Amino acid sequence: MNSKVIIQMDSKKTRICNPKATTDNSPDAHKDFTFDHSYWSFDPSSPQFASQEQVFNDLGMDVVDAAFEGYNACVFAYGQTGSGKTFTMMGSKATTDNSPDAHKDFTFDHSYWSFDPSSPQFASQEQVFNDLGMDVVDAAFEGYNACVFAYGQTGSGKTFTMMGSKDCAFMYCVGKKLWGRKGLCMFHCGGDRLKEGAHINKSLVTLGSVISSLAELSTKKSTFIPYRDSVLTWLLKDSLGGNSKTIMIAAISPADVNYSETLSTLRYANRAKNIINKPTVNEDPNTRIIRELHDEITKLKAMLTS
Ligand SMILES: Nc1ncnc2c1ncn2[C@@H]1O[C@H](COP(=O)(O)OP(=O)(O)OP(=O)(O)O)[C@@H](O)[C@H]1O
Repeated sequence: MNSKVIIQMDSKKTRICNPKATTDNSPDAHKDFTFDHSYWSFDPSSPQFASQEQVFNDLGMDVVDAAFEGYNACVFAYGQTGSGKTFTMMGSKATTDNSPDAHKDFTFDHSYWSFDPSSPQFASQEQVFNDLGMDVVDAAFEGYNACVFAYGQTGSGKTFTMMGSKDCAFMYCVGKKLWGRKGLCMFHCGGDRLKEGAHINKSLVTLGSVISSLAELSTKKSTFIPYRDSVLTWLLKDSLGGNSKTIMIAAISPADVNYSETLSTLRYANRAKNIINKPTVNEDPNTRIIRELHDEITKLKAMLTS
């Protein structure tokens, strides 16, 4: 579209230049916004270039840790269609074999190759059992708790599934932490696909109003937050303005043709900085009772000694 780049980033600062400004020095020539992070991903050869890995390390890791600690955690991406919300959340197919995201290496105790039985690398069931199962069986005979579990995607590719021995505390614990909570919630909104339903558009308008009203709370004592005006905001009530560690990613286009949408996204993100959430660890009710009884016993023992 022969468009020009109108976004500049410097450390945490994002600058948007007005393509219609008469001169570079006119008062409306540019606007600056400061965020926790400003990620430049326009040109991979630029020294400022932020990779998917950097974004994940800066933002994603904390969210996963928080979910493990028992907090509600949420990452949401906001921005006009095509601005990179899906790319930021999910990555994309590698463009070349040499691109930075073309492959990832992982090292495990064993890596078993089993699609092709004619390959010299082929691992039989017997080999897998000898490598892994024997130790587990021996350990069980020696009186240890022992467990084998498998974790992966179902055939449909939509959900994750696990198989394992019963009495497997570890599997239960990992499963419960990751999937037993509504805690870790990732979604993205916006775009043509979402425009298919009028009610979804309404959700996006309401999301904007909710962000504005929540931001007003920093200056006003109380204000009405229209969570109930859409299903999206109702479901995300806790994540947006309550008990959740929430990260908002504002995805923007660097092109001059998108100036007004980009400016509006930056203004929303800037307003959202004023939203204060108060996340608390979600505690299992039984664990809480045990902790409270423990505290009481300690107090009573102290009273007895004194
Ligand atoms: N940081 C980036 N680096 C390289 N390519 C990107 C980047 N962000 C987005 N893209 C590319 O731009 C296109 C649009 O991005 P994406 O699909 O993520 O937008 P979106 O905001 O999710 O759009 P929609 O709201 O329509 O779903 C895709 O082809 C994507 O691969």
